[in-house]
Amino acid sequence: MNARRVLVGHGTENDFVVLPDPDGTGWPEDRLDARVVRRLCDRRAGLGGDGVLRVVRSVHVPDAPTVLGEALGRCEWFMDHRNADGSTAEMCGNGIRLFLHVLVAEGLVERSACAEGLWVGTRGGPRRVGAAPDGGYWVDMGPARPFGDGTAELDGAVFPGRAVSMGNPHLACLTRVDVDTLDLTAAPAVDAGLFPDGVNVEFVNVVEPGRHVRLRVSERGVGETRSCGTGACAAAWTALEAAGAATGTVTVDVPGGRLRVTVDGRTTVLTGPAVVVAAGELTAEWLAG
Ligand SMILES: N[C@@H](CCC[C@H](N)C(=O)O)C(=O)O
Repeated sequence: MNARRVLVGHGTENDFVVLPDPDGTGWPEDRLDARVVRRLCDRRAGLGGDGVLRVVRSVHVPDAPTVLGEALGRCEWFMDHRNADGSTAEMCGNGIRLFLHVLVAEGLVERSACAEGLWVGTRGGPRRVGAAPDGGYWVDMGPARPFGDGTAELDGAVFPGRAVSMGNPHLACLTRVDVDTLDLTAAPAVDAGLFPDGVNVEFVNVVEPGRHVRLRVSERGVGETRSCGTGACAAAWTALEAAGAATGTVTVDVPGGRLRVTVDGRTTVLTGPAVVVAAGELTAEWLAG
């Protein structure tokens, strides 16, 4: 295989290997298999990341018609996301902001054309993502969908939480235990009946009821990460509910920075930064490995 263009970047330090593949010829699905994803995300033998984002036009993604339906026509681009273990996820809130930033940085989309937002296809359906005036990006994530109550067990301690779908599954556990004291080296134990496809677990301290939280997260398919955009949305919704509010804007502090989540009667909007750290080539030598 010839050398291939690659970027690395992050959103609040949730970091990704990004593969520009506009015409779907560089990384067809059979080439970007779970083994290759794991190698790319390996922090010693690869580039390192919490996941991979393939930047591809929707027409080149075999399952895009199924996951996008009638929205296929308005989603020129598709965020083909993989977790570091090679699994796919329906949605990635930090990744989709980085995705748009890469489209702009690679000259595939004009930043000035992004103020109103453009539709991007994901396995969780279409999402509108746009450039914010402060240089960051916003994404309309759709409504939070609660689907029950669960618990996360960590080192013998049980944390009750709310099961919330943001396209992908979350268990948001509000707790008075200082999240900085938790050991998230191993994934928390959860109820497999409630989460048959696994779950991302957020441990959340309320700083100011309904307005400000801080969290740490253990992600499905990755382990502890320094941020999770969908997790921030699930945590914000749960914090608002606990405060007796159905709407509001919540500041969400994560180990890798700060996100803002606005919940209204219709949807959830996530705002935060996206950074391209480096761009270059995967060598033919590494690709042959
Ligand atoms: N870090 C992401 C979520 C990535 C997917 C997640 N690990 C899953 O399997 O659902 C985000 O910023 O939302």
